[in-house]
Amino acid sequence: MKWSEISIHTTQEAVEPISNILHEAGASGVVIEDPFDLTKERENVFGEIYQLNPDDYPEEGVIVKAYLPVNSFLGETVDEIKEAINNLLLFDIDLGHNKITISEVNEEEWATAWKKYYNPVKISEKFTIVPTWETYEPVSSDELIIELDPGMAFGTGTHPTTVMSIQALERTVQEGDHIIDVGTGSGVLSIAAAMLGAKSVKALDLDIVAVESANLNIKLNKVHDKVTVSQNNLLDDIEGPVDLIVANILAEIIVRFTDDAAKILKPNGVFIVSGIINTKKQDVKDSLLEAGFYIEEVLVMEDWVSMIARKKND
Ligand SMILES: C[S@@+](CC[C@H](N)C(=O)[O-])C[C@H]1O[C@@H](n2cnc3c(N)ncnc32)[C@H](O)[C@@H]1O
Repeated sequence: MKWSEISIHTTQEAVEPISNILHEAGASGVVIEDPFDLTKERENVFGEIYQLNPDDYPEEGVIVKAYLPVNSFLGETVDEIKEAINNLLLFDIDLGHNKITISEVNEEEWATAWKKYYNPVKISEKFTIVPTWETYEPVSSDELIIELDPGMAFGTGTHPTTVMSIQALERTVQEGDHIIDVGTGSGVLSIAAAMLGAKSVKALDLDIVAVESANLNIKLNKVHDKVTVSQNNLLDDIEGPVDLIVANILAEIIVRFTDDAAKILKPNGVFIVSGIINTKKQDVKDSLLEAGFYIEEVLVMEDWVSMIARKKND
């Protein structure tokens, strides 16, 4: 099958919403070429080995690439993608160059194009993410390994918003907790929560592709006795009480369900929110405070912010 590569030169702020748009348009395997990856501090901290070629990276901004099958709908799909990206301006998202180019690649190139960027990565004190096609020998006996095949769902587990969510889970999950993961994507946060000792995890996503991908990864990591996946819009019709909710979704979406989260959390329950671009931090904070939470900790990585909020004990 012939594949078309769509390449978008944009900003770091726009990477996540553009990746979502590409996934929704049916793209397989989004590749992110961010020059920041070449000098990332955590390379030294965790000592993992990257094989990145500086020639693949732009001097400034970020390039997001995705692969679409060449069929009779390709023209319309590309137009829809362009329109959806331009609409991000309405949410004050800086698109930078916003230069979009299309080129054709064959299946063989496509298969390796995105996988070559995806190596085992130690993302926190306890967790290492390992793509399913890689063999990996644990460095220490207490290392927790998540095997992941992101397929068409977000994400590879290494995006700053995911990394901070996992770090926050590491600090807050208690043995026996009941947990909800809103916007589970590849299921990575639910898997991490189960491995950290949760008794039950409800993984929710609006996108059926994500539900399928999460189901696969949850079985791969043998946590299917604890994690159930359902297609659901945010927390609609979900009943509590639960000990912890984690949501790695854009700020604009988080503020829509802070009240629902407060309703189904136990007193002192934890709400981990991620996916917040720095400029939207205050909006999310205000919404959390208004819903009856206090902010216990703020995590920052690149332009992204995550918060650990706790429900007040009335
Ligand atoms: C940024 S991804 C996070 C994926 C994963 N949890 C992670 O941390 O890597 C956000 C996910 O939220 C899902 N999502 C977006 N809007 C949603 C909604 N209204 N209800 C449920 N899920 C939603 C998307 O389909 C996507 O899988």
